[in-house]
Amino acid sequence: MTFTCPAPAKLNLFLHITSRRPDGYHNLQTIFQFLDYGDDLHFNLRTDGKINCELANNIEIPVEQNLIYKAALYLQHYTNTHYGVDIKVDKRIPLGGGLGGGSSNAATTLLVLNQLWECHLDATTLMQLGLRLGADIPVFIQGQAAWAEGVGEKLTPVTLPEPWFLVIHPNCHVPTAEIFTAPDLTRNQEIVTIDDFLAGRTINVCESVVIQRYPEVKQALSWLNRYSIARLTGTGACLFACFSEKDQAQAVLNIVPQSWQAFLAQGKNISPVIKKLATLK
Ligand SMILES: C[C@@](CO)(OP(=O)(O)O)[C@H](O)COP(=O)(O)OP(=O)(O)OC[C@H]1O[C@@H](n2ccc(N)nc2=O)[C@H](O)[C@@H]1O
Ligand SMILES: Nc1ncnc2c1ncn2[C@@H]1O[C@H](COP(=O)(O)OP(=O)(O)O)[C@@H](O)[C@H]1O
Repeated sequence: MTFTCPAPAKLNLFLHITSRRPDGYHNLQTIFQFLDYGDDLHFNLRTDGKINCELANNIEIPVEQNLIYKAALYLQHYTNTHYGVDIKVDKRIPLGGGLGGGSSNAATTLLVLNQLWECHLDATTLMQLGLRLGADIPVFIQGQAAWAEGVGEKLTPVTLPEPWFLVIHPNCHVPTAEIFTAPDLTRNQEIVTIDDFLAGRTINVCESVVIQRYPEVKQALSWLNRYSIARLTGTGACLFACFSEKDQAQAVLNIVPQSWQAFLAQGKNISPVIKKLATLK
């Protein structure tokens, strides 16, 4: 029997960097909110221990680099299970877009296999395992919009408005590591509070570095800024603008230049994975 589970995209509603750690990683402050837009993962249990992962839509990621495969293998070794799995993925989230697609895929894989393989690991343990594979994975496992600190693993759930977002993907790929190692990146921002966010005193600190290096992002940002305040998510390349009414967002979507991909999605405080997992119990 096939079990299908979503893997939603996320936005970083702001992103500040407060320091650099000795291991090269950066301490951040950010807010994660999910989108009702994402990938679908189809799971079929195997009893012979094999793990297979197939990405649809002509997307090629070498299997040993695929975060879905890495997450499944990691859980298999951690729990010593004899089970295996076939996973097929309908990919919609653009790769390297700052929408956390790879991290979300890994989180969904850990959550679903924890149940399918009867591992009985609690959420905290899954979040710790996930963090070893990527800084963005814990929030997708927790499944609640969150104020995040540390490298993104110190999470405080928040309840936010759930507006409509127009997301634009300028046709370029921004590697996260490139931006975090950029000499011109500001790494010593003051610590802020949620009041600063609510008062509009927060930014995405990576934005200036990304637009200097990627003219396509700069062009899309200035285009989108004509209609609403536009911002980069994560280290890009995707940009988003917020609208309280779906119709307003749709009107702007209708005129997005054809050279860019774009979609409309609603912000969500609870990941759709939580609801779906409850049906597996
Ligand atoms: C910047 C953020 C914001 O949500 O999102 P994306 O733009 O990737 O979506 C994340 O912190 C990214 O998380 P994730 O994509 O899981 O990062 P990882 O795979 O752990 O790390 C990729 C690379 O980014 C750098 N890195 C990442 C996170 C962090 N707090 N400090 C860093 O310096 C490291 O150089 C690392 O080699
Ligand atoms: N299942 C996966 N889905 C997407 N990207 C993946 C996956 N597994 C590994 N990756 C790698 O992770 C990188 C970052 O992808 P993604 O998480 O979608 O973007 P971002 O970190 O910018 O939000 C991709 O460029 C890709 O090489």
